[in-house]
Amino acid sequence: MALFHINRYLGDENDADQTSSESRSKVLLARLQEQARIRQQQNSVLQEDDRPSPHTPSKKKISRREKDENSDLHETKKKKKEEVNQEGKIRTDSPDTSDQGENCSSLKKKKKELETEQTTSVEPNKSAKKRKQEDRQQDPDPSHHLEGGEKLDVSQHEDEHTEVTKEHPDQSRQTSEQKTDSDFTILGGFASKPVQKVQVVLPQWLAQPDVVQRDINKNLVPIRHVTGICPQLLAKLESNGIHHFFPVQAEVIPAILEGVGDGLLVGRGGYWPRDICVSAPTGSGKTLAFVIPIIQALLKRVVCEIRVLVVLPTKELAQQVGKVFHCYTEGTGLKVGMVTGQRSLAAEQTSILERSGCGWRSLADIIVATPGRLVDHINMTEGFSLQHLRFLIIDEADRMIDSMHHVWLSQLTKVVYSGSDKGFIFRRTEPGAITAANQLQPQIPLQKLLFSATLTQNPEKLQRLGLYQPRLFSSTHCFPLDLEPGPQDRFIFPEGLTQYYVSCTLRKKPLLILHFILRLKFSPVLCFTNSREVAHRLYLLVKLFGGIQVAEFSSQLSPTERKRALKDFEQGKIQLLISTDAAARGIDIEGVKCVVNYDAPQFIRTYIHRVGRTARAGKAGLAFTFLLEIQEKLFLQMLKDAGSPEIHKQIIKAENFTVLEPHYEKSLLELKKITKEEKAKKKHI
Ligand SMILES: Nc1ncnc2c1ncn2[C@@H]1O[C@H](COP(=O)(O)OP(=O)(O)OP(=O)(O)O)[C@@H](O)[C@H]1O
Repeated sequence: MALFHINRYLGDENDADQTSSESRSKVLLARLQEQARIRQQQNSVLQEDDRPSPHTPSKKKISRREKDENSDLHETKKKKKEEVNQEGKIRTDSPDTSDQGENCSSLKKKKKELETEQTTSVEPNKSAKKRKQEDRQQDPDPSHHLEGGEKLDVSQHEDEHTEVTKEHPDQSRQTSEQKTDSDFTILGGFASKPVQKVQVVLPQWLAQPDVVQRDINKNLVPIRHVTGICPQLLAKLESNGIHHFFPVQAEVIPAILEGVGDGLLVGRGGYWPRDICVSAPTGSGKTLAFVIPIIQALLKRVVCEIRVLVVLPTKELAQQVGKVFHCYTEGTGLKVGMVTGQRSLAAEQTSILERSGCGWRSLADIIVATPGRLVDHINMTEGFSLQHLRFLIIDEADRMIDSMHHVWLSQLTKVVYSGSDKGFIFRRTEPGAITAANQLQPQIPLQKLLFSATLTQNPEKLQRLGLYQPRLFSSTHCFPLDLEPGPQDRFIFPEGLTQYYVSCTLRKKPLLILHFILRLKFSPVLCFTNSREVAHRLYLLVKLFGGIQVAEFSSQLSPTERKRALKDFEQGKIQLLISTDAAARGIDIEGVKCVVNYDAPQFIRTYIHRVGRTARAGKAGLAFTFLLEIQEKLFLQMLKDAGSPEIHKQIIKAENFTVLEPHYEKSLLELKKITKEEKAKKKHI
């Protein structure tokens, strides 16, 4: 006996009787037709149930709309007929017979379309929606309905869109966005989106520096309030007329001294000392901010070795800093060596090294150098050892990073960290992660100190210097929050500086400078040009005009000539010093009341350093920039972007020059002669 009764599908009972496939398909068709009829009935019942509501249009309105639709249909039909006739004409006229077959088929197609449209227009009272539903019943593909809708009219098209949106809400949003007021559908969906602003994210040490107050006179600190400076140095400071430290000195001196609190061998707490970066305005006293703590740190040294290296971009700057070191090391037993190329290599070698019984002996504790000559000594001077180097000071650091000279740094680092194992008791390794192994052996750390009035805040650039846990002291961050430095660096200008610009023509520029000195009695004036040629021509012209003590300063002159020019200017023997940017950075000339930018500088950093030759050490100063009309807009924008205080427009009337002009014209003619002679001389050489 069977436990289960299994029902097997044996096919439709009726089908079994029907043997021919033709009769089966007839039955299927009948069923489908029946289903379609039922659906049609259901839809018509639904439509009848629709009551007019305040949101739906009234029957009157609908019928009017239907009328409109019908009239639209007639119009489109007419147009299509015309099109077909025209096309037929064109095609028959066309000489190209290859397309004839295609033409015929397309014509037939269009005629068919017209016929179908005629059948739909036979029932003018049928609503567009109904027709669409019928279409849909015939064709199950919704995309086909959309195409049919497009052929009917725009309102119908809209209905279809709303039906589609019911199924896909996201799609509906997109399509509604793409529609304009005139119901015109824009394909593509390229809606404009607000572009997100790129935020500059600085590392914490750059974003949150130790703030250095910019106003010198309001933030003076008595020198005895800064701890850690020995009485000998304090006495020296006072004898030089320094009773107060400037804000940058009051902040930076203790920070450097902190790193040598436990001697030269280790930093605070036995750790490698942090590197220090200082960004403070021109003339704010950055030189003493490193000279004093460095001398203080070296006072207890026993053996003379090169422990401090100061690198500066130009000879003149190196001489200037060397002078300050000489002044404060006097009577301390510490020795300062100059490696600047001012003298021959051999003369420099004998000044810094001496042969002793067991090799070479250093004659300098502090070396002040220019990068080029430093590399020469690293490569060519026997016994030039930097194994004891404790401080590397980079003044005008942004210039040193930007310039080609930064190859010197890699050479220097190589010398400092290589050769440590050649019988040297303190093995030196580059700073890195603190491990038990590298803490066991004592080693002299190399601490880097960077100084500039326009220190870059670009971490990528600073990274090239291989800084170890750097600490930043900056005046730039005194900006209010809404003026925080952005992608473009912002800088602090000296408090006592007043800036002007003068609109002029190229021809009037020399007359302006003459007017400044002869009529307005500005003296001494430091005047900057953008090239050696312009500096030289202007120098010759002023000299030919007469009545003004003038000198030039550029790389065209020999070092001794440049030195003499600076000395004469400092001593007041010269009223007007015409210079290239060779004197723009760092040069500290007392008593410069006025700086003139004869040529407008191209970069904001150049401008800051040029005008920074006046208004130094908390004093007042004037800066004038001669601008051609086309330069004005860009120049003023550059200053604004850098956070400069207001720059005033100085108007100088043309009648001021009338007295000067006749003599000026004569001088110009003479200048032509002289420059010709000079050119001929050069060719001869
Ligand atoms: N504490 C002080 N008291 C009085 N004068 C000072 C003091 N410190 C520095 N000075 C003087 O201020 C002037 C400017 O100093 P310094 O040359 O060091 O400026 P700086 O910040 O290096 O400028 P720059 O960025 O242009 O190189 C110098 O003449 C210096 O002698």
